[in-house]
Amino acid sequence: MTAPAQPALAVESVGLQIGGARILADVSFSVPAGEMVGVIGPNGAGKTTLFNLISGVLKPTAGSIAINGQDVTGVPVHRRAKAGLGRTFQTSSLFPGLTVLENVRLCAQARLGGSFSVLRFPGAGDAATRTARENIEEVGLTAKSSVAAGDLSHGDKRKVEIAMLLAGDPALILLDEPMAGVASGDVPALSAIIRRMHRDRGCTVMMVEHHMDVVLGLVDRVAVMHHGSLLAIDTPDAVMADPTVQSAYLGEPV
Ligand SMILES: Nc1ncnc2c1ncn2[C@@H]1O[C@H](COP(=O)(O)OP(=O)(O)OP(=O)(O)O)[C@@H](O)[C@H]1O
Repeated sequence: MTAPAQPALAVESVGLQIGGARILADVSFSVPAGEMVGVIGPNGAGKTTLFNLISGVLKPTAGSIAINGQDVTGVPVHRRAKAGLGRTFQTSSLFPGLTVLENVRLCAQARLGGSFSVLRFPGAGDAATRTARENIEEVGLTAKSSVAAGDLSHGDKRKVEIAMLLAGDPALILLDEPMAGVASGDVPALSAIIRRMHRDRGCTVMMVEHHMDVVLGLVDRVAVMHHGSLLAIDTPDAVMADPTVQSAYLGEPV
């Protein structure tokens, strides 16, 4: 008999207390490999804190977190990247003065090894440059490879961040509000990129996103956070029909 596959992510009774404040309490769920899960909840519900705990920016004061069966509780951010975790942040993490190619190439260099420098002329045969070009192609930005990242629209900056993430070839991807600040006309293209990335790479994705229509249309399951607790985790239809979820949102901005 073969052992059941380890979940890509297992969060077990996780809590975070800062001073006297209970930020997160007793959050447990697991995500099978290849699934896409949305994380929703009113402002201040604890969504970003949950991502900070999974990615290692914060250390839980209770419970444990495992990536692909490997306990990473208390393991620093860079070692989680080695375990296959990649993350985008709510705020833009680009170098604005560098071109799209240079930004993505730095991430490819970080994964592939070799000199970590933008000063070296990126030759066409260079492995990091080849990888970066492929990732830029994946997000449809080839024509803007030589544009300074700071001169791009919000939507294109988000695409570059996804290309940078892909350069690290992560198996588990955390997207923190990928549509934040993006013009509404650019949202469908960005959603399509996320859908394609998930489908083509077979990676596991967790995504915090305030655009409900986007989340519900993309994900396999939705986790609902409220006051630092996990209220529900289920298919979009089941979650939207859940009276507890409905009352959690009543009168609260989503
Ligand atoms: N370091 C901290 N010290 C004290 N309180 C904190 C800290 N970090 C977060 N909080 C509080 O914890 C709660 C959860 O914050 P968090 O940013 O995780 O919520 P969120 O669901 O991501 O909200 P939003 O949708 O507005 O981004 C908030 O009430 C926030 O003020």
